[in-house]
Amino acid sequence: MKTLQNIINGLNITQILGDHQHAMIASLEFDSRKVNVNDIFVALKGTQVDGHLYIDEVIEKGAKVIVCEVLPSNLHADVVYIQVEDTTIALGVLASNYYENPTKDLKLVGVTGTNGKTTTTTLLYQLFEKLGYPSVLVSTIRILINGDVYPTNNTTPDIVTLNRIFKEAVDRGCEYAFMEVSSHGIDQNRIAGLHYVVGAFTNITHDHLDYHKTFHNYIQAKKKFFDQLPETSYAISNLDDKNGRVMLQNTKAKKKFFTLKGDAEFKAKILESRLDGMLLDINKNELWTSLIGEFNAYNLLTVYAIAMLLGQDETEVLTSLSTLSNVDGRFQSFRTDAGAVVIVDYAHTPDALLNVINTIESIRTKNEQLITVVGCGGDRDKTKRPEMARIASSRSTLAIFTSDNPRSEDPEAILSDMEKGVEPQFFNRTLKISDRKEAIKTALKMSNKGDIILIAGKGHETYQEIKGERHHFSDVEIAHELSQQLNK
Ligand SMILES: CC(=O)N[C@H]1[C@@H](OP(=O)(O)OP(=O)(O)OC[C@H]2O[C@@H](n3ccc(=O)[nH]c3=O)[C@H](O)[C@@H]2O)O[C@H](CO)[C@@H](O)[C@@H]1O[C@H](C)C(=O)N[C@@H](C)C(=O)N[C@H](CCC(=O)O)C(=O)O
Ligand SMILES: Nc1ncnc2c1ncn2[C@@H]1O[C@H](COP(=O)(O)OP(=O)(O)OP(=O)(O)O)[C@@H](O)[C@H]1O
Ligand SMILES: N[C@H](CCC[C@H](N)C(=O)O)C(=O)O
Ligand SMILES: [Mg+2]
Repeated sequence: MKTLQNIINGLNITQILGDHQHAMIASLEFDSRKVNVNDIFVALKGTQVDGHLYIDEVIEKGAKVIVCEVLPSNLHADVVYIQVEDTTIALGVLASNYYENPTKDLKLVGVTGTNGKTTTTTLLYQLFEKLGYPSVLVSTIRILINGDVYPTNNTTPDIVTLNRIFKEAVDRGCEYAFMEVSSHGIDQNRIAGLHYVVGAFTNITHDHLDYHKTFHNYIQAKKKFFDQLPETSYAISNLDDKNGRVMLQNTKAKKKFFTLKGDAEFKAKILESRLDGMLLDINKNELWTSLIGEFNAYNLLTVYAIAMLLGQDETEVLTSLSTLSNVDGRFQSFRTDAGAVVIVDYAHTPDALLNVINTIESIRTKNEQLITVVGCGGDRDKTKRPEMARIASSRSTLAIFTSDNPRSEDPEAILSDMEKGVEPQFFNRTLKISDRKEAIKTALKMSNKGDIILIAGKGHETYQEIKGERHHFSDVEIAHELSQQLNK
């Protein structure tokens, strides 16, 4: 049990009712379904429902403290009510206090941007572990605390989970923390109250307009992360992105930039590009990496720059960087038994798809086919669909449109949204096979030795969500399994 007084320290309170001096708290919750006796419940106005609707229910379950924006009309004498202006911000303060401000004891780096967050944070984590620092990673794929895996269901988890993870990391001796900061996370204040030493921006392109409505709002959501960084921290941004400067416009943090095309403190050039890796020049040092594609040159440059800002030794960083391997489901490739190359990539935005296809173009010869298997997620930004289909059909020898995670949507409806983007001269280059396994099978059957099969959109995911239900599904597993079957 913890004292309420400690937990509400620093909270911006509008009004407090009840005996708050003596209250003791068992646990901090914002979901009524998890509340138990003596808990503190924070009512959040969500995207689906308003948590204030559950106040009676949690009091019935024994909650002793309610934090809310609007006081309920029926007040209970033995309950403490704390009214605040914004419960999402309040939750940040409460969570930090509850877990004893763990991010003050960590060097926390946050990476935001449309693409490259998972890759950059995972490479940072791998680098710092190699350099001998126990670290923590919070990413779309997994949470890792010094090698131990914890499951996750959001790219940026809620602020209570984040503080709990960081507290455990501190207790286990971690020094560095690397986390993805999604635009949803920023917008919903899931990062409120965290202490960052570095904030990094990868890029911003088309995604999530279902949520943010306009590209302008999407930019502003990302920018809010940099606006909130303290003076003592660094804000580092991509100079080659149209909005790279805008991101840092109002930050109090020390500004830094990286570039592949212009001039900045951190610069890189691709000297050589092959199917098995790239030779890079980073700030006048040569670096061989097994990662490929221009976008990975950006990711590695970002990692190098952050390591320099964090005071690491340049030679050690470069040596370790060159030993890092790719992240699961990001340009993950293997050769089939029939001699074609399968590339599984998490490209689920038009820009990512274009980048991956450009990378493949730069290494494939003219007489090899590129067969792209791609779908678009349901209950997500619909305007991505025709764009991704247009890119896949105009840039591949054959594009097979299939299902990604249809979620609650009709798979056929998603496919017809995609088809609207195909330009008439490319109609004969497309096929529509809604069953993803069948689509992959067809791609494998139609391929010859040396051809490239790109399976885009799901990367590391090990499920497919259809009509709200998740079934086990892995592009990598299925492609391996089918490749063996077809070659028998
Ligand atoms: C649309 C969205 O972003 N939803 C996130 C949000 O939940 P919400 O606001 O929708 O919650 P809600 O259902 O309206 O409920 C409101 C409040 O009432 C509470 N409640 C609700 C029901 C009940 O019976 N009792 C109760 O107390 C809820 O616990 C909540 O506090 O806050 C939750 C806790 O932080 C998130 O887990 C949840 O993410 C959902 C699962 C999700 O799918 N989010 C996606 C869109 C997302 O956030 N993606 C980004 C990555 C995007 C990218 O860059 O690629 C991410 O960071 O994961
Ligand atoms: N720096 C980059 N710039 C553009 N595209 C990239 C970059 N890094 C990776 N990609 C492409 O975007 C895909 C997603 O990469 P990654 O998972 O690192 O991004 P993310 O920002 O974490 O995505 P999410 O928002 O889903 O968490 C990759 O599979 C690759 O195709
Ligand atoms: N973080 C992204 C992941 C998309 C992955 C793709 N496979 C899909 O299901 O749309 C999102 O939630 O929009
Ligand atoms: Mg990610």
